[in-house]
Amino acid sequence: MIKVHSEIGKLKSVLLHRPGKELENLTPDVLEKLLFDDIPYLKVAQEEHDIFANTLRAHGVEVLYLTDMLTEALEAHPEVVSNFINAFIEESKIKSQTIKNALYKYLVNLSITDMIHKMIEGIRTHEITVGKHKSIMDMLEDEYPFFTDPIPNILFQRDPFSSVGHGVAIGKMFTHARQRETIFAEYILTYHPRFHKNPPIKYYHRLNRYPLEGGDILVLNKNIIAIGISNRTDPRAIEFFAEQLFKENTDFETVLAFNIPKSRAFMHLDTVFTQIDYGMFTIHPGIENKLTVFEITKNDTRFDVVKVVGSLEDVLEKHLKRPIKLIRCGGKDVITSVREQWNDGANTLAIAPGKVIVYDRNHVTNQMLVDAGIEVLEIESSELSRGRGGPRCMSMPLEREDIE
Ligand SMILES: NC(=O)NCCC[C@H](N)C(=O)O
Repeated sequence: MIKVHSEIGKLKSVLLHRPGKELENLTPDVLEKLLFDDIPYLKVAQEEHDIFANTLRAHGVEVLYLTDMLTEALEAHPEVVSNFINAFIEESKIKSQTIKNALYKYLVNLSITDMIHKMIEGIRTHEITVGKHKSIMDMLEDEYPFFTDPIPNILFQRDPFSSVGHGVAIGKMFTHARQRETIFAEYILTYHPRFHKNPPIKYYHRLNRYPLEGGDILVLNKNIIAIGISNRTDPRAIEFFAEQLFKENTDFETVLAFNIPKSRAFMHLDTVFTQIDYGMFTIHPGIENKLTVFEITKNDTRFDVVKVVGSLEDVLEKHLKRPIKLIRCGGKDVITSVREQWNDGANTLAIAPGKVIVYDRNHVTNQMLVDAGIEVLEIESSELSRGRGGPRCMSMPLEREDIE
């Protein structure tokens, strides 16, 4: 069951991916294409990730791993394995039929768990015997070191799909580098025993036309969703999502589309704006004033849209109907603010109202949170931060307790 009606209700169950050999398949040549800024040291990245998972467990959160969930889903439904492999191969954009056939044969002969890890790690050309080259395409594809690229961003489970109420929005990812992640999400949400009998409503689909990524979606309460019109999420996707959401019989009545700057530093709404307590948020000062917000409200037939230009505080106060406190990432100093936002200082993961997990490196913001009375759980972050995502980006809540 999916149950997420807020950003801050006590976290009961969360989906993570422990980083693996996909990080060791990164090279300087592919960093830009694969959306990483550096090559993390895997051993330390795993240690840091284990600290993250243990911090969650120590606070009563059930930690589920994507690779386990996917293995269990496919083992429960062997009849879909063939389609799953074909979808993966097709979306890895291999043009040569000879190579596609060889890849299929290779993957189908692995155990389900090994197959999933291989898909994530990337498949090098020397790992597979393709047989005699038959076409120019076969020979051309031979020049690149991978038949299928690694999927390092699967570390950021926030993005391929988003839990919204009792449903989900599966992402249409902005870049090809991340689109295969949503195949995994789709199969888990459809075939895992936890979901199969009563699958979550899908408010957005991975093959829809316009991009929408989970990091842009914040469930402010059981009636209101905030979504970033961002580098990664298109306003037409937001309208489609809102329409589907309002069609279902839920309490959601408002979608607030925040027009945020389109840059890598601000790639998703949750890189500049996360909730930490009732009426309390961390923000990057860049979105504080003169923010354009499109208020999308449910009506009898579809929805109305109103454009509002104002301060973030006013917009939130109006909709949440309570006093708002904004904590500015990095405080007043411009350099500190930009540096700590770059290292995900505004990307907090609330595990209960007023209790957040953050990266230890953002010490100025973290002290401000402590001063504001927030319980701050710091995790080590020297390697994890190299992929440009923080504790919220690395986690997808599946269940939270309801809040008043
Ligand atoms: N929600 C997030 O902001 N996720 C971080 C994603 C980082 C990843 N390297 C990306 O560029 O997609």
